[in-house]
Amino acid sequence: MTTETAGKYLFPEGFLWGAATAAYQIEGSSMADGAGASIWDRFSHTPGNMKDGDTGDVACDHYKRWREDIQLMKRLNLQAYRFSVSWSRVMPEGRGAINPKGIDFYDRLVDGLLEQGIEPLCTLYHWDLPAALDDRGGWLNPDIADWFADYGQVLFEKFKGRVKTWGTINEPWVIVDGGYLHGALAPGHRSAFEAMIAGHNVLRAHGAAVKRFRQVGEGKIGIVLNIEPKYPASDKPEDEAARRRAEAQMNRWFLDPLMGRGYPEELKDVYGEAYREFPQEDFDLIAQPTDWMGLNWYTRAVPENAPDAWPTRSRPVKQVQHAHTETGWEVNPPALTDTLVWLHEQTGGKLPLMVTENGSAWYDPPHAIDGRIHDPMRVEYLKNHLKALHDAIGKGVDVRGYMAWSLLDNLEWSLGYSKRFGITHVNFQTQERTIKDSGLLYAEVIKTHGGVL
Ligand SMILES: OC[C@H]1NNC[C@@H](O)[C@@H]1O
Repeated sequence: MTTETAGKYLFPEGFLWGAATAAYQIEGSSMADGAGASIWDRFSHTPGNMKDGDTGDVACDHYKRWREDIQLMKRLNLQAYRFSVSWSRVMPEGRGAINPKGIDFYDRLVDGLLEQGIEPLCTLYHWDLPAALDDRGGWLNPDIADWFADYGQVLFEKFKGRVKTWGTINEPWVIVDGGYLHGALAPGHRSAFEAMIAGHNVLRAHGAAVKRFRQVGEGKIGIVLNIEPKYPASDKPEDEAARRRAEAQMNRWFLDPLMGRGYPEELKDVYGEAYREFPQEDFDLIAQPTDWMGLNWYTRAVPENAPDAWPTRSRPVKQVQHAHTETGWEVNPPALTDTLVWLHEQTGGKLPLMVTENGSAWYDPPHAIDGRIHDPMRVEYLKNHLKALHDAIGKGVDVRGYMAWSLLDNLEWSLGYSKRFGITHVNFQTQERTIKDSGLLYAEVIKTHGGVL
């Protein structure tokens, strides 16, 4: 904070401050106590898929250290904690039998959070599909909508009155683009034909879970989308056309059907013969009204026309004038403001939003030095993106909260443990946690409602 900005970035009363994680990225013990395998157990144990051969077998050992991690959340002044449930820990086959020790883990976690005055925000699905369901076609099998709603019902009933804010699915685009189009993520398929089908079933499953929640649940339910705003590389018509294709394939593929608009026109151009039409009843199910929408936001892209680039025929142009994180993402806080204003407009200005993930990967040492982890780049990223978020609120966007990605350094999927997003450092040799300077700042931001910015 500088004197001229003192108090300029105060956030609205009731704004919810938290941090986010996901089951497979932090829990470890993924097959313990009767849990079933997920597609990430299979994918991470398949040679060649994971950087350095890393797996989620241990991760941050959160399955055993969850009490210690709740104490960590208290030290960070967190008001909320966004976590995901491992479907196959709760239902080893994905359908039918419930694993009592699996659901007990989440029961204890939720009660532990509530005892500490930390609000649990629960994501039903953050990419770790039960392997047994993948054997039945997984997201390619239309039956998955009912399997997912049945799974959701188990949790809605178990945590009724304790979990009040639910997310159905984390980042449909990454599930499909990574898992079915490019094959970089589990289950590692590469087919535009499959991508269209899987994407549609992910949306149908979301709708089925919302419908089931209205029957048996209590609280608020929504979906979590990753949106990466696209800015044309030039004012040439072919670059604007490329921008529109990239925006349709990433940002509108799932948003438009959720808003009752069906798939964006450009998707036919992007997927060609792989594009599919689907019955109206599916779109009615998908566009079930929800109570809130999560935005996961990291960066923007500046696409140019690229006829050889599959499938959008667009390629991002590196913006060398700006800093880039360890994942190669441009740092551009004003683009977060733009995205929130855009999303507010795209959702008709009636749907409360929450930034459910925002953060940055930078090099951190493998262990603390003098008990500290100095991470000035992450401190700057956090400060400037919270200011950008505040600017969006000032423009009338209804944003109810911010969940820092991530509470802990964790398994960054096929990049393994090489990319550290945590506001808390994890020494993966000893499992020692050390709050980084960015975490210390965040604790102050929460304590002062942004006044320290
Ligand atoms: O890449 C950083 C994060 N992005 N959203 C989904 C999370 O699981 C990732 O770790």
